[in-house]
Parts: sequence; structure tokens; C-alpha cells
Amino acid sequence: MGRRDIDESDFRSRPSKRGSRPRTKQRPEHSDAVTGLVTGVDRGRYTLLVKDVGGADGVGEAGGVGGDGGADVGGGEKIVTAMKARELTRTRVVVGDRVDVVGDVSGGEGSLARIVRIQERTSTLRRTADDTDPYERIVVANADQLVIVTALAQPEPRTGMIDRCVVAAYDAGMSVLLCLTKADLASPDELRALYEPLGVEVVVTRRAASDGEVADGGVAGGGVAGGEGALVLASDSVEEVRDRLRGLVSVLVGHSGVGKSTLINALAPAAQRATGVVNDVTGRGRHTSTSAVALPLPVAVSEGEPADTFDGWVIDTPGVRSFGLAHVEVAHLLHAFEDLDEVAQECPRGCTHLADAPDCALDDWIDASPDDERPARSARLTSFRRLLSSRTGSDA
Ligand SMILES: Nc1nc2c(ncn2[C@@H]2O[C@H](COP(=O)(O)OP(=O)(O)OP(=O)(O)O)[C@@H](O)[C@H]2O)c(=O)[nH]1
Ligand SMILES: [Zn+2]
Repeated sequence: MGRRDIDESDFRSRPSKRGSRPRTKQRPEHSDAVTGLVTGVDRGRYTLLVKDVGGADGVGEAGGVGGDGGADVGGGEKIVTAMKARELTRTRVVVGDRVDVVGDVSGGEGSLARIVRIQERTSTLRRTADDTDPYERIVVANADQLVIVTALAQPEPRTGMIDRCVVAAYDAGMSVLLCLTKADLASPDELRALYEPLGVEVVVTRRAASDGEVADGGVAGGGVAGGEGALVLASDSVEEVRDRLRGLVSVLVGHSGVGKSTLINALAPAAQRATGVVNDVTGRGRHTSTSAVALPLPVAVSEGEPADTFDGWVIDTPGVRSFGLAHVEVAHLLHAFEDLDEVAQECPRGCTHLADAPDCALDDWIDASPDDERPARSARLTSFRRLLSSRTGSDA
């Protein structure tokens, strides 16, 4: 089992010598726990969304994150602030985690609940260790999809960076949506050609050509994005993004200036009201905090006002610029590409599958290709090999 398969939750779910002793003292105390979804983390305080029902029954589905991926923060949910119970001091709780909480879960002013358990994670996205932080950390738990926000110009797209994100997502067990912004400035064709062969879904946004294009009253950057004169995105392009996010837990990553805040504010103009998170909502304002924030995704935005029903989560990750890939194993990455994985079974032991690998079966796969499939296969293999090398190369 690779290192990436292990995280804090394993240490609780694994039976151990100590764990097999019945903890009779704690069980009854925690049996009244309710489930919450972590939507924000700030200096030891956790913002949770907890289903607001009379009893504890039915609370297990609060937030709907993970599993079915749905999200409902319409009526029956409340925001609860919590801290970790002492037994979790050394356990990391991140945005997207589903946790069991006890104590004052009223969500009332000044109330503080206690997180006593983290539920098993369906996925864990990690960012790289860097000079200031030697530990590789989990950024977000239970996300379905990584949305790589890349500008087609200003700043120029960097495929090395995109490749690294794709690898990180596939390794985390997430799917990928490549969101190409600023299509009013440059064509998306070239990047499409690089990523569609990998099966990566691509969606394109652009600035509204004129006031006329902003049919529904537009989806400007809300009050938060740019304040006065905030750039207005073409609403059809924003709705196309929304379609790809609906019902899913999506993590948005992107370099400064690519238009991530503009997009998030178009998707969820009033998110800060619904989540109770004010400052970290858009990642604007240059927070020193790099923690992620989960925003409920309105099913639609009309006249600049979001609908009050939600279906999905948008998780913003201010400060997350890169992902550590050193731990990614080739075999594991291959699993994300079923056809290539099957072919590679024929490779010599220890094959790197790179272009210079002797007798790599993936080369035979191209050679043996029917003529009409050859260009598609070649493009796919070339893109795959680019991903493979991004694990070790820099993202220049
Ligand atoms: N031409 C054009 N400009 C855009 C588009 N989307 C955003 N911008 C502009 O690009 C700049 C950066 O947008 P932001 O939304 O602040 O970018 P960001 O990725 O959040 O960057 P940080 O705030 O630094 O994290 C702003 O001046 C936007 O008005 C677009 O579709 N077309
Ligand atoms: Zn090979």
C-alpha cells in the first residue's frame, strides 16, 4: 500500500490492540453526535453545516457531501462553530470532511460544539510540501472533481502546471474539469487538443461582449469580486460551468489572475451569506490563510441573484498553487486510463512507459493501430506521457 493510501482516518478505523478494548465510557457520550460538513477552517475553529432537525435522527445526511455528492443548504441546515475534541488534537480536519459533533450544536451566537470523529474519506487532495511547510498536507476531503482554472491569456497558460494538477486529481481519485477562462482574448483550440485526448472535460468562459450579451441581468462578480466595474462574464459560459458542477463537490484551483474569483462570484454571488463565511469567501484580499472554503452552488443565478436552492459545492483553495507528486506511482496513475492500463500489462517489468522506454507496449499499441484510430491513439499516448513526466519535471 502506498503512502497516499493512508491518512489519519486509517488510524481510527483500523482495529489495533488498544482499539479492540471496548471504550464503554465514550460510546454513550458520543452516541448523540450529529453529523456536520466542514465548510471552513480558521485557527482551530471549524465552520460546520449541520442538518437542522428536531432529533438526531436523519442527521447523517447533513450536507450531502461525498457519496451522492448532493448538497442542500436550503432550509433545514444551520451553521455551527466547533473545535476538535482533545482526542483529535493530532488529527487534521479539513474542508469537505464529514464529522460527528457533540455538545452545543445549536449554532447559536457564541456556541461551540466539539468534533469527536471524522468519517471515512472518499478522496483526499494533497498539496505539496514547500520550504515553509515541510509536511505534505491534505487540502480537501471527499471532493469529486478538480476544476483547473486556466486563463487562455493574461497570464499565458502553462501546460506543465495543468499537467501536474491533472496528475494530482487522478491520483486523488477525482475527475478533472479544465476550465479555460478569458476566451475573449485567445482561442481554446490548442489546449483542447492537448487535454481532450486524455478524457479531460473542457469548458470555456469569456467576458460578455457587451451589455447586450448579459441577458439575465448578468452574472457580474457580485458585491465581493471586484466591486465597482467588476468584469461581467458571458452568462451562457458561466451556466455551462454550472452544469458541470451540479451535484458534485468541486475543488477550484488556479494561479493568481486567471479569473477564479470572477468565476466563483458569478457562480455563487451570495455564497458568503449562505455559509456564514465572510472573509475567506473568494480568496480575495490576500489572506495569509491558505485554507479552503466550501461554498454551496446555487442551482441558478438570475438577475444577479442566486436561487435559494443548492446542488453541489464549490471549494475555493486560496493559496494552493501546486501539488506534490513525488508520491504518485505510475501504476496508480495508469488506473485512470483503462485502455492504456490494459495495454501496459504487456510491458517489461519496471517499464517507465515514457517515450524512451525500451519495448514499451504502448508503442506497439500505436504501431498496431488501425489507420483511422492512429491519430487519436497517438494524441492520447503523447498526452499521457506528458503527464507521466510532469511527476518528476518542474512545471516550467
Ligand atoms: N478579458 C477577460 N478578463 C477576465 C476574465 N475573467 C476575469 N478577468 C480579469 O482577470 C483579472 C483577474 O481576475 P480574478 O478573478 O481576480 O482572478 P483570480 O484568479 O481570482 O486571481 P486572484 O484574485 O489574484 O487570486 C481581473 O482583472 C478580471 O477582471 C475574462 O473572461 N476575460
Ligand atoms: Zn510501458
